[in-house]
Amino acid sequence: MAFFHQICRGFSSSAVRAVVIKHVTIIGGGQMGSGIAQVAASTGHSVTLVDTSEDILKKSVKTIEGSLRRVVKKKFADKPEAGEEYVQKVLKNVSTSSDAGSAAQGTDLVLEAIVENLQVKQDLFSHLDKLAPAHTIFASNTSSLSISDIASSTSRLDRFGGLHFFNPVPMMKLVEVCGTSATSQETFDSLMNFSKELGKTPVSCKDTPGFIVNRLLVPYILEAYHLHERGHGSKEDVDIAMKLGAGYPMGPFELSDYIGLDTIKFILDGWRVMDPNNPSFAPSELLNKLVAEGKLGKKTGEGFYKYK
Ligand SMILES: CCCCCCCCCCCCC[C@H](O)CC(=O)SCCNC(=O)CCNC(=O)[C@H](O)C(C)(C)COP(=O)(O)OP(=O)(O)OC[C@H]1O[C@@H](n2cnc3c(N)ncnc32)[C@H](O)[C@@H]1OP(=O)(O)O
Ligand SMILES: NC(=O)c1ccc[n+]([C@@H]2O[C@H](COP(=O)([O-])OP(=O)(O)OC[C@H]3O[C@@H](n4cnc5c(N)ncnc54)[C@H](O)[C@@H]3O)[C@@H](O)[C@H]2O)c1
Repeated sequence: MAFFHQICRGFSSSAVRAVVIKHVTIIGGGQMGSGIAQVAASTGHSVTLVDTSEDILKKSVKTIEGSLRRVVKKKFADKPEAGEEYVQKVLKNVSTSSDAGSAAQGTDLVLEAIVENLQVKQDLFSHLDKLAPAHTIFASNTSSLSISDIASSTSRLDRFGGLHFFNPVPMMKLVEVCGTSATSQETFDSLMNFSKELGKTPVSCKDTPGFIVNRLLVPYILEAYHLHERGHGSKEDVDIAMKLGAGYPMGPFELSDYIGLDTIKFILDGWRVMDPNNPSFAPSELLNKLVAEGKLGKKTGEGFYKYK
């Protein structure tokens, strides 16, 4: 069922009207999609989570359940029954589908969190643009691609923006909200309000490579790879140094495994196409080797480190 509500802010005829997002369709049930689904469902939104197969979706729901149990362990430490009730209540807000087209038909927001590949994202949005209601806002959780480039595959440029969450979504408080030159004020406000409803702190950013966080984080991670490849520090020592010397919760290699090495490779390869002469974006043999071997980080049990 579609929930299309509008709120008026201010009293003049030019008052900004934002869509109140009640139902969200999240495409991609991987690390990010399942985390966003969990947080949206926990804050009272109806969620449809979409992926390519029922098997993947079963795993996504299991991940959500596991993460919710970590949350209730703290939140309901003295009341395990109330905790269990909470888990079941939140899970009831999540339905799943392997048919993105039908899941887009009755929703206020389509939020995409699939593979970091421009063509694949454009194909998805172009398809959904023909099926979703007119009021539905589209947003991408891309880490590195241009929101305008993704939006160009649709006819709803005014109702398209970036909503960049951070991993692990249940723990990380930030959302980068990105409007393009074509994004309407109403859409931007809706995305800001939605982020706040999820209990996050939104920051506004421009449609520039890496937005704010990754524009700073990518050179840092790149430099760590190059330093290690030059033989100037072991992975372990680099990670310890950045944790104990700079106060980061994870070192760059641990963080890379946590993010996913395939995602990192997609980002690096894409940035190299944009800026081929930048030595920072030179390929990393080590990264390419690990990805070719299917060692994608924590999610596959091995990346720079082993997790089994
Ligand atoms: C040459 C080639 C170069 C190419 C370079 C390209 C680089 C590209 C890089 C960018 C990639 C894109 C990135 C993306 O767009 C943006 C990001 O998301 S960046 C990642 C941001 N995230 C971080 O930086 C995470 C840092 N880590 C932490 O904050 C913490 O380590 C942690 C993950 C919160 C875990 O905390 P720890 O203390 O380490 O471990 P615990 O397991 O004890 O957890 C603490 C606490 O948190 C609870 N918790 C953890 N995870 C979850 C969860 N998923 N769900 C629910 N709860 C969770 C846990 O229960 C603990 O609670 P407590 O018991 O303490 O009450
Ligand atoms: N991993 C991170 O730390 C992180 C942080 C912020 C943003 N992002 C971005 O979020 C997006 C997803 O990243 P992730 O780490 O969750 O990836 P992931 O590999 O964990 O999950 C991606 C999911 O999308 C599914 N998928 C792929 N194509 C699909 C399609 N056409 N339709 C439906 N489902 C499809 C896959 O089956 C998979 O389950 C990427 O754009 C990434 O850049 C990642």
